[in-house]
Amino acid sequence: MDFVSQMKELAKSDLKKIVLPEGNEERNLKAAEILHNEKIADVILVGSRNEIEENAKKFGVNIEGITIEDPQTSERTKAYANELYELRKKKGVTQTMAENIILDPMYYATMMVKNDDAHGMVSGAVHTTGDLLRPGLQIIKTAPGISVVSSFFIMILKDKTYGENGQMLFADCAVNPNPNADELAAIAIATAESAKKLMKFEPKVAMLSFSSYGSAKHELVSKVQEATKKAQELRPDLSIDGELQLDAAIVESVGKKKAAASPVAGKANVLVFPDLQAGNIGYKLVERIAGADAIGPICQGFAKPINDLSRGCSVEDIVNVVAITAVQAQNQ
Ligand SMILES: CC(C)(COP(=O)(O)OP(=O)(O)OC[C@H]1O[C@@H](n2cnc3c(N)ncnc32)[C@H](O)[C@@H]1OP(=O)(O)O)[C@@H](O)C(=O)NCCC(=O)NCCS
Ligand SMILES: CC(=O)OP(=O)(O)O
Repeated sequence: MDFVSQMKELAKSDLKKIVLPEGNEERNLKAAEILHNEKIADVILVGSRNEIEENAKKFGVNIEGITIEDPQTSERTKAYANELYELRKKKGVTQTMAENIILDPMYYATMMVKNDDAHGMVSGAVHTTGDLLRPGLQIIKTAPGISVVSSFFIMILKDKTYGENGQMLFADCAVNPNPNADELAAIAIATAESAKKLMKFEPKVAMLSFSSYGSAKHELVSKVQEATKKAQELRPDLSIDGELQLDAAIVESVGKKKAAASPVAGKANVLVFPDLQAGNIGYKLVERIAGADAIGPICQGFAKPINDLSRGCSVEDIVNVVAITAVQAQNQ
């Protein structure tokens, strides 16, 4: 069974409530119908009830049996606003501001997850990644012991000789614009853990650069070398190595030439990019030109599962990310 089918089957085995704050949008409505019919998740659509019902009709979607939460009329809105005010008053948010902010479906849905009124949230077909991350960082916050929230894409490649039978994790492609060495080390460790927990494979993590084992000298290379050293010191039990160029990381013959002593070179199944420019461009290149499926961005480091999508996503992408979010909620 392929990875996505496994996630769907797992999700079905213990149904979780997943909230979609872009509930009035066509792809979200179509995904909600599939998720409900196939019993992958107990979906909650957040938004104006009128708009959701009108759009469901317009797009020929049957939303019978699917819960709608309208922040304008919900009984929970007042309590959520009070809670938001308490959480953010130190940052200058007033009671009146909190009462307005909570009407935004992104904030309302995040508050549902915070209060266990939903087990997880997925958005990003309409909103930018920053629009998801800000309420997440402000309300859900990081899991105990975690300082950096980051993300990874599950890349399902056409060529099964790469990575773990064609599966790879790419990080961070969505959250941290310019991580320092400590943050990059944290991203590498978090992604290795995600590979074990979600993907069930033993991670071989390549810290990517334009240099392999000191072949180039530049401050950008030094950052990756420092991050590699820190990650190795913090987690000697994990297979993390660098700095490596992409070809040295994933092509065995090139890895042998450029970094013969590396336990990861030529065999990497987790790629850690040096910054967000490289990571975001990198995953879209592999998705669009190499025809890989790119599932995510899946967030890691939040106290509860909230995940993103690309605005270019399909209905199927939403279904897949909801299934993964439900599985993350089961593992909480
Ligand atoms: C993630 C992002 C939204 C955070 O922006 P920001 O301006 O720091 O946001 P805020 O100031 O509201 O941060 C909220 C809180 O989270 C903290 N925070 C920010 N980034 C964090 C991270 N990666 N991990 C943990 N905490 C973080 C902030 O320190 C702040 O804490 P505080 O409220 O206790 O002071 C920003 O880094 C961003 O836009 N990233 C790029 C997203 C993107 O465009 N991706 C490309 C397309 S996928
Ligand atoms: C992950 C990502 O790049 O999202 P978007 O395409 O919406 O900017």
